[in-house]
Amino acid sequence: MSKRDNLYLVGLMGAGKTTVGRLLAKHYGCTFYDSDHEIVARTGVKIPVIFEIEGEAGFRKREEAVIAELTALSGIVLATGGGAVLSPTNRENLKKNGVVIYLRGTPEHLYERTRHDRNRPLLQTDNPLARLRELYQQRDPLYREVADIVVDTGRQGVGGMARVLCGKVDLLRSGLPLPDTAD
Ligand SMILES: Nc1ncnc2c1ncn2[C@@H]1O[C@H](COP(=O)(O)OP(=O)(O)OP(=O)(O)O)[C@@H](O)[C@H]1O
Ligand SMILES: O=C(O)C1=C[C@@H](O)[C@@H](O)[C@H](O)C1
Ligand SMILES: [Mg+2]
Repeated sequence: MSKRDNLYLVGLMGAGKTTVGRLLAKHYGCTFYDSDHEIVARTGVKIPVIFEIEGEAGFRKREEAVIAELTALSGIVLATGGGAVLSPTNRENLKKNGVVIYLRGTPEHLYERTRHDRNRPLLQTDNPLARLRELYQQRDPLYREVADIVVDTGRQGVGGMARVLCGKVDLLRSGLPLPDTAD
């Protein structure tokens, strides 16, 4: 299996990994996977319930197992959970087995996209924007560490984002250097 056969999306909550990932999979005729959805399908409960019963540590163990399995597949687009890069094992699996795309968003943009959703336990605090700023500080270096492509998601909607990414992926797959990794 070549790294170029798979596309993996990383980034904070609300960056668009799931939404844009589906569009990329459709465009390339690949199977789409989402590590969060896979965990929910296997446990039969929503993510906040897993956090409640097993804590974040329990969720991370499940996430690591699922990502190990999914990164062994070929010809897929994988949207990862926002915290997947916290695990060195996940970072290794992602870097080794696919083209990794970091969808970067500012905490302010991400806050706007996630504020009405109750399905992200880490944002159920009095000040979700402050939490997103903290997570951004911690994780931005980790997303960059694994990424082959970095794009800013603020300027365009999901369709435009997918089109920009297809252009970059095609260049990378053709062996040409990317003119600019932070769009
Ligand atoms: N580039 C974008 N422009 C405008 N809205 C966007 C963009 N990307 C995503 N959104 C919207 O933001 C919301 C969150 O997107 P999505 O669920 O795809 O994020 P995610 O990265 O998968 O988050 P999580 O890590 O929590 O799974 C959705 O309503 C989606 O339509
Ligand atoms: O950023 C995170 O740590 C998370 C993001 C979501 O995708 C889920 O994986 C879960 O809510 C944790
Ligand atoms: Mg998602």
